[in-house]
Amino acid sequence: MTLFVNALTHLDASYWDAKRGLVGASWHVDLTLDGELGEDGMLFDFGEVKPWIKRVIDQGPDHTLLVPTKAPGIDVQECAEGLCIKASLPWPMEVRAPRQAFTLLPWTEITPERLGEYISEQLMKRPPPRVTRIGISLAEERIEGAGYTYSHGLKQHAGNCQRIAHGHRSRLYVWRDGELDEALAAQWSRGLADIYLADQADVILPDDEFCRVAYTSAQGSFRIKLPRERVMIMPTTSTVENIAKWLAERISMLHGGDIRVQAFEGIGKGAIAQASQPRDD
Ligand SMILES: Nc1nc2c(c(=O)[nH]1)N=C([C@H](O)[C@H](O)COP(=O)(O)OP(=O)(O)OP(=O)(O)O)CN2
Repeated sequence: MTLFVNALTHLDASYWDAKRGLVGASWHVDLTLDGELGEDGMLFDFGEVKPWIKRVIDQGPDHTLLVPTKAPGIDVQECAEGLCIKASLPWPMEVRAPRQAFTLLPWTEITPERLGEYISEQLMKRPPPRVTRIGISLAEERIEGAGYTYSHGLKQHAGNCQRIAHGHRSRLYVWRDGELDEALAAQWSRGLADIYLADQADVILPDDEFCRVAYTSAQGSFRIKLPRERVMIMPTTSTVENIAKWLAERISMLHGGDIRVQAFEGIGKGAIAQASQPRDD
């Protein structure tokens, strides 16, 4: 017998990719369980499946930086903060953070297929009674229009969003003077592709070459160093409310008009903000 639960939860993380660099990701999590029915006619109570899987994912790869330790140019060392991850391809990055902020995977690249298998293996270490196989499948949300893939950390968040290099893959909608403007949304989401969003309050010594971000929060000390052009420095912390507001203000400033931005943070949630400037045309 096979039991399935589609869209059981979401996994939000960042991963290092030898071609794209630091990539923000969000995946739907689908589950299948194989095994024998019990006397109650059930393989495993749906009411218990969801919290169990969500707990394992939330305490595991969710909101971490997924590091393919066998990728070219990756170096992993212990350091005062916990772990220091250095990457060199396609561009240099250094992240120092408590161990729990990373998921180290002995692979040359991170793919949703392998990550799904990895989560299945973790779950099979303690399978529920009568369950003989656990299948986890990760899939990106289908985004027909514009989408952006950023990484960030929220210093003031009480939970795992405080980790300095986790990210999201998110929809972006822009309206100008009441009309959905897909070209404007596509233009701005291209600028936010595989970008790091930093709060200017956490940026230390910005120079032409590198941007360094550092803060201490409840889980420990966090630092990240990336090439300046891979970072957008925001005037505030990068909550999705502030991202929507910042985008609306910048878009109206540069293009004019009544701008409404709907920015998602991962799958299915986000914020809406508006800003207005006179049009030139
Ligand atoms: N109002 C806001 N709340 C939160 C924000 C935000 O920008 N505005 N951001 C975060 C974190 O950045 C975090 O990455 C979001 O985490 P997520 O796991 O998606 O949120 P949940 O834990 O609520 O969702 P589940 O997928 O159900 O675990 C947090 N809050």
